[in-house]
Amino acid sequence: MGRLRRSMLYVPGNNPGMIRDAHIYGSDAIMFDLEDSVCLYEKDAARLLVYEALRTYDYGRTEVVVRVNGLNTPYGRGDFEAMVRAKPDTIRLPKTETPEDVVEADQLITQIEKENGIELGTIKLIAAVESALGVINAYKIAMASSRLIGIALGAEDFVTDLKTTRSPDGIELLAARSQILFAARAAGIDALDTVFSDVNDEEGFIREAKLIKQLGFDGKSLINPCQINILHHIFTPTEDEIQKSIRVIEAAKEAEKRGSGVISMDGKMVDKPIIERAYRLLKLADAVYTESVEEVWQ
Ligand SMILES: CC(C)(COP(=O)(O)OP(=O)(O)OC[C@H]1O[C@@H](n2cnc3c(N)ncnc32)[C@H](O)[C@@H]1OP(=O)(O)O)[C@@H](O)C(=O)NCCC(=O)NCCSC(=O)C[C@@](O)(CC(=O)O)C(=O)O
Ligand SMILES: [Mg+2]
Repeated sequence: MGRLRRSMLYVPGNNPGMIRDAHIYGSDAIMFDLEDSVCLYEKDAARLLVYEALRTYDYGRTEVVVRVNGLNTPYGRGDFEAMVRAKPDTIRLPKTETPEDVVEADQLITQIEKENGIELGTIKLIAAVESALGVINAYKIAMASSRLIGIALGAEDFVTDLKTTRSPDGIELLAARSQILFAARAAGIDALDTVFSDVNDEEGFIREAKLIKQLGFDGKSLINPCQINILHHIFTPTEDEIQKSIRVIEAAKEAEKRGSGVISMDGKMVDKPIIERAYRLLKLADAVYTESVEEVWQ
């Protein structure tokens, strides 16, 4: 199983206190932001702060992502020049609308890696889709670079582009979330959901996190540490789910021994996709509990 990306905590790039301790909250990834959480007159300071932080601090197992300004802004190129040299794990490209946006970023990263003796392909990419055009192009975007490890939704910008607002049940996002999921699964990369902006609305956050888990997302961008454990709980397989998956796999192994293609458990037919889901759940549980699930059901 690749990296867990259940939680990706946005950290404003111009806030030294938040930058230093960001990984202690236990999110799977931290995302230093040089874009929309940083005002225009602090863009240079944020770039320098994040550059120095990446070269100073050890963020351990936490994936380090930097959201740069787009290459169509006065800050984009400078962000890439600094951040590729600072070597985060991943760069997040905001407001991606076309596959050409991704190719341009990929080529610039390759050029800077070459100039600095960094192994080609070191820096990975996440493409954030935040407009109608971006959603329409989602699959082409997801396929546009081998550096891509994920495609994400940016709902605040997206609903503005749609001329609507965000609602508690997220009906306005369903088509975009589905498109992004289809693109991610077809391209074999992660599907990452957008932020939930009301830090004090725990119920609303839980509702949205359960919805995106049911849709099939791999994880969600967060804006506050208080959201991390709630999200992890929702994205962690329950004991019942683990035990049921173990029984499915045992039934499959039994049927294989009998040379039978038909597997039944509790009187219900168990077919290939169900077995695949059982293995995937155990791998997720394994990654989360960092125990060897193999020992549990062998
Ligand atoms: C919302 C608030 C101001 C509340 O502050 P408060 O101070 O009231 O929070 P408290 O809970 O009191 O903090 C308790 C302790 O946690 C520390 N702490 C808080 N937040 C922390 C954090 N994020 N990272 C590390 N540490 C943190 C804090 O320093 C304190 O530490 P300490 O003092 O030591 O106890 C704060 O969270 C915050 O700024 N969030 C980030 C907002 C942000 O980045 N927005 C841009 C990205 S979205 C976007 O652009 C839209 C998008 O693009 C998205 C997409 O693409 O998906 C689209 O289009 O949709
Ligand atoms: Mg945005």
